[in-house]
Amino acid sequence: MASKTFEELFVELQQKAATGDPATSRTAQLVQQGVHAIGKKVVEEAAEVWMAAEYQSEAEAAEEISQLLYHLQVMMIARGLTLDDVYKYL
Ligand SMILES: N=c1c2ncn([C@@H]3O[C@H](COP(=O)(O)OP(=O)(O)OP(=O)(O)O)[C@@H](O)[C@H]3O)c2ncn1[C@@H]1O[C@H](COP(=O)(O)O)[C@@H](O)[C@H]1O
Repeated sequence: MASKTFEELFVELQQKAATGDPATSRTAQLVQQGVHAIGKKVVEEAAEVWMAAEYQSEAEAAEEISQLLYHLQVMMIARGLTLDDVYKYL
């Protein structure tokens, strides 16, 4: 059972980005570092998704996918985008 939904995570990350301490919140730290640093993480996690999907277990692939989704949400927040800004293209 999921511990949180995609939408619930986004709300949590918006709050972390706005009021979180970069010393204790990964999200606040990444947002402080900016789009360039977040972009590198997105690319890194995307590659890990690819490798896990090809060569690792379902559980490992799922974990890598969750990390990519997390970093995509952080990128959206760093750019001031909302879920609706993205959903309108789905
Ligand atoms: N879902 C995630 C999540 N997924 C991935 N990550 C981060 O992404 C990292 C995984 O990437 P890597 O394997 O590359 O790890 P790493 O090598 O240590 O990363 P680098 O320091 O080298 O960039 C993890 O160590 C976390 O730092 C996440 N960090 C936070 N969350 C969730 O986001 C919420 C807010 O977290 P904080 O902002 O940390 O409070 C909480 O609900 C967390 O569970």
